Amino acid sequence: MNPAELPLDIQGLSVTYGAARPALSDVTLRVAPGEVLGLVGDGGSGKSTLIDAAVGLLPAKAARQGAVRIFGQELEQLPAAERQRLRGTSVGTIVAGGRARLNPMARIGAQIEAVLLDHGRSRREAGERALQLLGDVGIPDPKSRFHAYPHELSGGMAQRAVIAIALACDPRLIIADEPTKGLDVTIQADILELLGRLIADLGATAVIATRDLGIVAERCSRVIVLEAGRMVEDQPVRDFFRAPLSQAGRSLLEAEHAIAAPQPERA
Ligand SMILES: Nc1ncnc2c1ncn2[C@@H]1O[C@H](COP(=O)(O)OP(=O)(O)OP(=O)(O)O)[C@@H](O)[C@H]1O
Repeated sequence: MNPAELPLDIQGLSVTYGAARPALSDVTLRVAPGEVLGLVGDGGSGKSTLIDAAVGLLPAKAARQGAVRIFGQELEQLPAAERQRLRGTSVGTIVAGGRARLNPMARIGAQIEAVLLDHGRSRREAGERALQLLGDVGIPDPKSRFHAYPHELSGGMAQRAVIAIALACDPRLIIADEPTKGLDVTIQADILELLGRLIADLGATAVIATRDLGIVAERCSRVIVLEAGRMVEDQPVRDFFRAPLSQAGRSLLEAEHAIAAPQPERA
């Protein structure tokens, strides 16, 4: 495949933050167009490090080896302006945190407009598209919410606004790091439903890092398991749920079943 058509291509990626144990060790993985990849693993297994490396957002103290290309380009090696352009159009990143990720001093509509203006839309186009996006991500009464500040939105609504910002320029690759972490359980399901629908509508490729196997079962076509910075499993999602190949994969599934299983009644 032409490298420019490959959404994500990671070759021999290792990352250390200075500690003895690397946060990621020699990870190689390719994500093909249209795949929705679930990236799972315990806390500290390296999911966020892999995502930060993919989008060129590792902290300065991180030492990195290997290559990471998004549609054939290594974001870290690009001039800042070009990297910023690709971050909206080629790749959209959704992180946890809702309100904390928004600028508390700016109205929601203006924050979405700003991304669109940065990517060359006229003021009028940006305004119209921002309003449409608020509706697309399920924010009720978008015309009045356009003028709201983040503190005037609920946690779930703020996370919808974060998604609107990430998807404003129709990215071909969507990377989400724990997109529902910290939200109320009932709202989590709504946000996942929304994300799944938007990925399908855009026909985008996606990478979703999560500890929630429910997301993986419902939304992903392929799953990768990380354990202590190593990739220990790479399977189509159906095979993973039928027969995980790694001990880490089995433990994640067992933990999920333990939560889902009914508790025995006390005598
Ligand atoms: N900025 C940082 N500075 C130092 N060490 C870090 C930093 N970020 C992550 N690490 C370390 O790198 C390793 C991988 O962490 P990472 O956050 O990538 O895992 P994760 O799977 O995303 O975990 P979680 O599910 O808890 O977010 C861990 O040992 C972590 O302590």
